[in-house]
Amino acid sequence: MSRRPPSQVSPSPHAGPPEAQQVGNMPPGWQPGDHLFVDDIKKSFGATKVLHGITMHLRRTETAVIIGGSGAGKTTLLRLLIGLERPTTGHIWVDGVDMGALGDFEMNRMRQRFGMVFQYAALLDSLTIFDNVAFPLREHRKHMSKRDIRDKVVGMLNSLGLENKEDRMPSELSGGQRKRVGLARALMLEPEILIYDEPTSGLDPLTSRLVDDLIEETRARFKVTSVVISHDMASTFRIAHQAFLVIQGRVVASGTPDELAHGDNEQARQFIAASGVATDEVSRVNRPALADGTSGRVIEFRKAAE
Ligand SMILES: Nc1ncnc2c1ncn2[C@@H]1O[C@H](COP(=O)(O)OP(=O)(O)OP(=O)(O)O)[C@@H](O)[C@H]1O
Repeated sequence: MSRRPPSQVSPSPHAGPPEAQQVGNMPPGWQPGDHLFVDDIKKSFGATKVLHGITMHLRRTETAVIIGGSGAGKTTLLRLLIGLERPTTGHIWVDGVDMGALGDFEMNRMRQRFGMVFQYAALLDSLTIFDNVAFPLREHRKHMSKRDIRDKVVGMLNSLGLENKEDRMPSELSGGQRKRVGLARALMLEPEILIYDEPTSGLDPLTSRLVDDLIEETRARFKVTSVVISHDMASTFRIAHQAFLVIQGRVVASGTPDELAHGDNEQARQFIAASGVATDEVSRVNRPALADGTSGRVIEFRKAAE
């Protein structure tokens, strides 16, 4: 089995420009370390008020997990973050740039700074794995040669433990493998912010843990800022630097998962207790990032997911 060196997958050139951390030209309320600043967002659909003033500081190269019950407004928030919807009032600042002030052209460019990993991977069933992953490059990097596209796609698939899968169809892969294909596709345009929509939903506990590892490894290796929408409390404890509990369109608690579980916010303690997860026994993912494509972890993942 051939394995390509990981150097074929370059970390995002956008990740963490030091000048972006200056507070000088930043909006009021901006905090040093912020990558995204969600600034008092309200969202209504007609007469239905869904978000009632959400403020969040999403820090560069950290993982923020947004938790909350059904109908709390998480998906609406996600759609605002990636620019699919505009807030009714409030702002979303990316490196101090107000997304709401962008015209169509700039918004299109802004969207390329975001990668989206969809629930259930959302692969195109009629395309091979290669064509699924190459899709964003063919759409947005028209100058790239076929050979460069092939190298980049195959390099990424290999580095995620998907060697020799490029000619398969999505239906021929396991759920865990499809997740990794979805991640490979999201990483193609070298985003600086990765958004995951319920990444462990529908997976068994072992595969969920491996997806958590993958999220952490991806964060550390590509220096991305990660935002995860989740119902999975064990996963939240494993991957989150900070968690935001959203109830009925409001952030009612935020902090590290431990702070939420053991702090003085009653709603947070109850929400976590109701999940049934023994939080004291869930340890944070704390492994070094993949240093190279030969790490045993990829093999471990593949074995478990096949
Ligand atoms: N386009 C829309 N028009 C009207 N109401 C909407 C629209 N989109 C969402 N809503 C309403 O906003 C509320 C929040 O929905 P949302 O999908 O954001 O919640 P959620 O937290 O993602 O829920 P779940 O975890 O069940 O997916 C719901 O009451 C929903 O009916």
